[in-house]
Amino acid sequence: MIEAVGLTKRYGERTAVDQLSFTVRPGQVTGFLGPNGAGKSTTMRMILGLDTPTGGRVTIDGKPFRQLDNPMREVGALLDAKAIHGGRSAHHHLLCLAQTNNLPKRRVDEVLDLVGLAEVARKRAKGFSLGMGQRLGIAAALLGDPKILMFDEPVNGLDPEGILWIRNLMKSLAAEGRTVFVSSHLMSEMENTADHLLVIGRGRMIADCTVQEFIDQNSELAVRVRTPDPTRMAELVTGAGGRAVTDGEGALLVSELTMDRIGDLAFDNGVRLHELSLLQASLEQAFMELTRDTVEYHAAVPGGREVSS
Ligand SMILES: Nc1ncnc2c1ncn2[C@@H]1O[C@H](COP(=O)(O)OP(=O)(O)OP(=O)(O)O)[C@@H](O)[C@H]1O
Repeated sequence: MIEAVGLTKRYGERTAVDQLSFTVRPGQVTGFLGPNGAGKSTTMRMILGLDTPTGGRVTIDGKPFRQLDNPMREVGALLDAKAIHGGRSAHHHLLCLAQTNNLPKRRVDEVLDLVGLAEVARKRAKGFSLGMGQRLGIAAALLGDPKILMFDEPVNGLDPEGILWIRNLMKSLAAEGRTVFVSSHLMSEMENTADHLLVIGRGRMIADCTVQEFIDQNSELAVRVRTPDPTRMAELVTGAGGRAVTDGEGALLVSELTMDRIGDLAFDNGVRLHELSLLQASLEQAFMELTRDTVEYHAAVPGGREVSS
């Protein structure tokens, strides 16, 4: 179990992590979500004792990381998959780690098998693809057979097969009763993997809930309306207290009014309708909406334009 209380990190004027309090529990995958620069890596580095908090504390099974007797047997982490000596083979790299951490040599072959690198184990890591490097980083995290595993953006740059493999691995590690904490800036990656979500923005906690609760609370329903007179329809919607945006294909997406109310408005005002259908916003949209005000760098997006009436 990982527990943070009032965890804070400031770099000069900048507060990277702001009073975070949370618990990461065993037996489930906890997704740590936030836009770029939200403070995920900084939080993970503090959990692992690589950065010192400015305020608050974080413990692993009740102890700060630096006080753990056998860190690699208790916590395994993948922070930066490229942090490997390129001249070494995968086998040699893991063997060095095992020897310096007092772990049995047989674990090296076990984890190489587990991550599917047994056949290339004697080749230099320098020639490894991104996916192979990622697998080697995961092998290192698993070497001490730890109860707690942390992965920082583990699927970045991986192909669909690699992504599926990591997803299934995380789920099976959690099913064995381990604590699995994984960061991502994409909701779509967490949607099918995580049981619990911690969502942060600008270093602050925005949501701490199950995936189902997140869906129930944030996936707003919208109604798609196609009409030959979208400007008039948008005026009627706005006048009735609703919100209308165009979807880039000429249709209106209306929120905050029921489908029945929109149909009645059109009928009462003689606006011809070609489509009236209910849409469920995706979880990715809900996440973007929730963190919108905390994103550091915005890019202009075509479409999704607000209709002024
Ligand atoms: N060593 C540092 N010195 C100064 N500022 C830092 C340092 N490390 C991180 N920051 C700042 O702290 C904030 C949080 O960064 P962090 O890397 O933890 O975010 P993140 O959520 O992991 O983002 P990403 O998804 O882009 O990796 C950012 O604004 C970043 O610029």
